[in-house]
Amino acid sequence: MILLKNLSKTYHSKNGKIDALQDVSLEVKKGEVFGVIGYSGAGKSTLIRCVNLLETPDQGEVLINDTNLMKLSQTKLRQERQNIGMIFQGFNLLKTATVYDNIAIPLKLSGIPKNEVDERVKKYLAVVGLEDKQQAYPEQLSGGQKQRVAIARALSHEPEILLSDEATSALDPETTEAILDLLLKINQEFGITILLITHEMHVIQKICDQVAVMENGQIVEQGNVIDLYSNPKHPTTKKFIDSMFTNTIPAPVINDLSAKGPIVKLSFVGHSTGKPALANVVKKFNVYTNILAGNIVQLKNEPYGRMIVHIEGEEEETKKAIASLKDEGVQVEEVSINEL
Ligand SMILES: Nc1ncnc2c1ncn2[C@@H]1O[C@H](COP(=O)(O)OP(=O)(O)OP(=O)(O)O)[C@@H](O)[C@H]1O
Repeated sequence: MILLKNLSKTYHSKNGKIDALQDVSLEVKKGEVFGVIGYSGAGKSTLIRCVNLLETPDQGEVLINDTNLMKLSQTKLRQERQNIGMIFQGFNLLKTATVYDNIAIPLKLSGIPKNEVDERVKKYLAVVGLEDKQQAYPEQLSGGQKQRVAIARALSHEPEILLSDEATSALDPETTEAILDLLLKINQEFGITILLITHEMHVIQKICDQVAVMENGQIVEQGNVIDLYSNPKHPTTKKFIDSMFTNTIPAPVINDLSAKGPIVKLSFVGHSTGKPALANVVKKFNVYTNILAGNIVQLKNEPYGRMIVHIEGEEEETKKAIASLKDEGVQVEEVSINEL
């Protein structure tokens, strides 16, 4: 439904040229939550702004439901944009208008009859839980409430697609959770496809089905979130995922243990895989296992866990234990002191 084909964009400034997008392609299917993650300057904003042509790519194609937006007249493009809502880090509310008018004015401007405007404002303020704030002004609202108004405004045009440009970056952790829950609810209840950009792995982890990792204007890796967690290939992807798992094992402990058997990193998807598999190898082989660090994070659909484990025993036995763990679907990687 969103298909970006070979997009390139170069900015020219006094200091030279910047290739903000270099041959970027991605596909977001109907009903998905797709996240694009990258560090500052990676090209995320440029990319998301190309989807509704707030930014015009130098090369490539932007297709929404098979319509090539770059071939449309201004009038047709304006109509197509009604189908693409957008929310921003800075909320972009009209300061001098009430919450009600912030939603009603754009609806009136797009030609919707007055009684339907009223219905939609009330309906979508209820969806975001702000029925009682109709007459408030933005400055009387918290950051989270402002973002809820912006979300209600985007939804009031009843779009198929919602673009989220770092929508939670200015919010505290608790409010971030609440807004992410709201985005998930919108995706599930209204079937709205969401494309978001973020620099926080937590956002990807919590609500996304698919993820693309951007660096220097390029997508360096993309895929299903669970697959990327289980088997990240690019160093930047690894860095983002590692940031969710802190391993602070003192070096002397590692040195001491390494002499008595391998230290391994176990990764597993699902609730039950990790600990039972470990218990089994202790039963089956002549080894002891010692969990040095462990963490399970909740991805959108499934938990994903990582443990750092010392396997103590004779070489033959520890090898068999590792093979058995692999047989049970646990990913096993031997780690050295430098990698912890
Ligand atoms: N209008 C512009 N003129 C010149 N350079 C620009 C312009 N917009 C973006 N850039 C440059 O293009 C590159 C990509 O910027 P972009 O904002 O897309 O990245 P980003 O990943 O969204 O980063 P951030 O999270 O910091 O916004 C950066 O080097 C940025 O400085």
